[in-house]
Amino acid sequence: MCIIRSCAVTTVTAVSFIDKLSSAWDVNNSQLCVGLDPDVAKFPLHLQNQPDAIFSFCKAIIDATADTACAFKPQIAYFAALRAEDQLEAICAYIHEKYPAIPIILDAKRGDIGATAEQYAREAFERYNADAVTVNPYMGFDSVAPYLEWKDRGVIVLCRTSNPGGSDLQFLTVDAEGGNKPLYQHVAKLVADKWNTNGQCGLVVGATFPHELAQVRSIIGEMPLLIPGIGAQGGDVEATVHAGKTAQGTGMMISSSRAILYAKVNDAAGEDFASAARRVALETRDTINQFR
Ligand SMILES: O=c1ccn([C@@H]2O[C@H](COP(=O)(O)O)[C@@H](O)[C@H]2O)c(=O)[nH]1
Repeated sequence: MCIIRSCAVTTVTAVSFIDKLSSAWDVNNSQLCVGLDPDVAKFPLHLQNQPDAIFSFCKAIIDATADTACAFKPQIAYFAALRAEDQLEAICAYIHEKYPAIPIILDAKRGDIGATAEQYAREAFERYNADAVTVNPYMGFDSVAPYLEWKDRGVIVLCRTSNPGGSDLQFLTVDAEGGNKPLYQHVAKLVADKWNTNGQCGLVVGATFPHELAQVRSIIGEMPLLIPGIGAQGGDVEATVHAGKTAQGTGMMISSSRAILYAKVNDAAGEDFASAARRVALETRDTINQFR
């Protein structure tokens, strides 16, 4: 399969994020998103002192799990904190070259005024050539609009996050059109009804809140959901799938990072870290599929 990319300055035919994701759902029979959160302290000792340790670790994980996943989700903080953005660029290029059918979701949770957001969008979509990026809706439509200009790319908006503190704001009742509702439901409706004019949006909803996940699914129809919170955060896979799936049993990118990346640490069996990651990724994909 040949994916031809485009950017804002060139006009080349491109496969959209949504088309690429739909294809990956089918080809790999997977609703699992493999998160790339490389923590050098948790790497095998033989990798830790290498200058390109992050790239080598992620490459091994990618090679071991590419046929189990519908997406890869690098978390930019793990790269930026170590001045390893060059290795993130190399990883994104590697995925595009070796596994062009698997979309890359850059987890950056950006949110800023329009002029700055334009630069963040270039960072995500030009520098890293991500297929999609996560964004924070707190600053409103003009802060998200620059990402939406990249019509072949996905824009995945935080809605009901997986962390307990997400309730501090996202559960507050707001008096919005159609009556009182929690803020996260207002975000879901706003994105589905008004921001998603080009069909490129998704939402982040945590697996740790299955009731809210079901509420969001009922509001948004078929829009894809990025669902972190299984694995290390303890979200229940069965409840997540029942709440998050579409009528066709799809529509999800159920994300797991640490439970896959560091499966070797959690399991003393005599396998290498990439084989352990593959084993857990396969188990997770199959468990998800059991409940679709
Ligand atoms: O609500 C959210 C949004 C994003 N995340 C990110 O997902 C992964 C989760 O990692 P695990 O190791 O599977 O817990 C991480 O990159 C978070 O920044 C989230 O957890 N919740």
